[in-house]
Amino acid sequence: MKTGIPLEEAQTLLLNFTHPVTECQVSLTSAVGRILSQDVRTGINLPPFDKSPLDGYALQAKDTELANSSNPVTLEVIEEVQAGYMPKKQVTPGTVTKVMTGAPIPNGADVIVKFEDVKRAGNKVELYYPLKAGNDIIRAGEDLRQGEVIAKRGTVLTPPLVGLLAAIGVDEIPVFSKTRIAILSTGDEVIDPAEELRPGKIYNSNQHFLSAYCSQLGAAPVAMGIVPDEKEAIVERLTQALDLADLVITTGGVSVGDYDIVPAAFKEIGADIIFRKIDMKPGSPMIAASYNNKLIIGLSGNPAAAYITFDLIVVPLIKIMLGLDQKMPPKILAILKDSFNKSSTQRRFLRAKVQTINNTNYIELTGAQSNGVLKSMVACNALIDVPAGSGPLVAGQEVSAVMVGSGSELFI
Ligand SMILES: Nc1nc2c(c(=O)[nH]1)N[C@H]1C(S)=C(S)[C@@H](COP(=O)(O)OP(=O)(O)OC[C@H]3O[C@@H](n4cnc5c(N)ncnc54)[C@H](O)[C@@H]3O)O[C@H]1N2
Ligand code: MOO
Repeated sequence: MKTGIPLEEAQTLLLNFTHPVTECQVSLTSAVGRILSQDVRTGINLPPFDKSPLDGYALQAKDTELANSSNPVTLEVIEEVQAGYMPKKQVTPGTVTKVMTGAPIPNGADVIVKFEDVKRAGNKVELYYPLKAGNDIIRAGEDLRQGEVIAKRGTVLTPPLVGLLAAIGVDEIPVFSKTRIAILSTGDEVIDPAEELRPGKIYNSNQHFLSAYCSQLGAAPVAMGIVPDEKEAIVERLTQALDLADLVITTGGVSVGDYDIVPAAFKEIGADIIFRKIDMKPGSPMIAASYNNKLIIGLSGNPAAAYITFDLIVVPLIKIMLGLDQKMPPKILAILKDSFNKSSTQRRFLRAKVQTINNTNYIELTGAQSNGVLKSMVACNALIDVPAGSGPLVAGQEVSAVMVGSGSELFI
C-alpha cells in the first residue's frame, strides 16, 4: 500500500483500476445527457429530397427571361402539391406547379417564386421579373449527406443532437450505460436534512452534493444513507453498496481519530488498499481500495475536502466509466486578483473563480478556505494549485489552476 502520494500518482493509480462501462440502447425521449457509445452515421440525405422553402410556384427559370412589369409572362398552373405528397406531373416550358412550403420540387422545375410576387387569375399566373435557375430550392443532402458521421462515440447528446438523430430516423440510440455510484456517509453526528437538528449533530451535505454531482455528470447515484461510526455497520453497508454499484464512495472516518474506522472496514471486507493519504490540502486523509475489480474511495468527511478530492480525482474516473471523451480537468495560468496570507508547507488547492478578459485569465478566491466550508464551492470554477513550500500569495502574481466544478459550468 502506498501512502502520502502526490495527487498525479493517485490519479494515475486509480485510472489504471477503472474499467470501461457497458453499452445499451435508449429511445429519443430519454437520450438527452447520455453519451454515445458508437459513431452515428446518417443512412439518408437530409433533407431526403429537393424541396420548396416557400409557398409559391415551381417553374423553369428560362420561361421568365423576358418578363418585366409592363410585359409580364403568363404561365399555366398544372398541379398543386402539398407538403407530404409527391408531384405527379412534370413541369414543362409554359407551365408551373403550385407548391407549399416543404413540398417536393416537381421534375422539370428549376426555381420557385413566392405567391406574393405573382398574380393569379384562374389557372394562370403572371410573372413580372426574370428568375434565376436554382434559386429558392432546398437541395437534398444540403444539411447532411448520406454516410456522413453526425456524432462521434463519447459525445454527450445535447438537444440539437437529439433532433438530428430524429431527423435521420434513428430512434434507438447506442449509449454507454449509466455508471451506478453508491454514496455512503459515515458518522454518528451526521443526520438527514429531513430530521430536526439536535445538539452535536450536523446535516448530511456530503451525500447530497455528491449525488447531485453524479447526476449532473450523467451517472446514477445510489444513496446508501448514513451509518454510525461502528465497523460492523460500515462493513454491512459497504457490502450492500458493492452489490448495487460500479463504484463506491464513502465520506468521513478516514482520519486518525478514535472513531475513524473506515480504513479498517475496507480491510475487513477484504478490499486491497491502493493508497492511503495524498499529499495535498484539503483532502489528505483520502483512501482508495479495490474489491472484485470495483473501486471503493473513502473521502474525508469535511465537505470542502470531500468536494475537492472528488473533483480532482473521482470525477475523471467517473468520466471514463461513463465513456466521455475528455477526462482530466484542464489546467490554466491566471493572474491572481486578491491575496492569500497563509504559507503552504503542503501543496494546497484554493477555491476560486476564473474569468477571461481580453484573452487573459483573472482568478479570485471565492471565500473562506477552511476544509469544512462548503459556501466557497458555490461560485468555484477553478482550484488554484499552490505548490508545497510557497509563501503567501500576492495580488497580481501568476498562479496555476485547474478548471473544475459543477457549479457554473461543466467541463465535459
Ligand atoms: N489528529 C489529527 N486529526 C485530524 C487530522 C490529522 O491529520 N490528525 N486531519 C484532519 C483533516 S485534514 C481532516 S480533512 C479530517 C478528516 O476527517 P475524517 O475524514 O475522518 O472525517 P470526520 O472526522 O468523520 O469528519 C470531518 C468533519 O466533517 C464533518 N462531516 C462528516 N461527514 C459529513 C457529512 N456527510 N456531511 C457534512 N459534514 C460531514 C464532520 O462532522 C467533521 O466536522 O480530520 C482532521 N483531523
Ligand atoms: O486534508 Mo483535510 O482534508 O485538510 O481537509
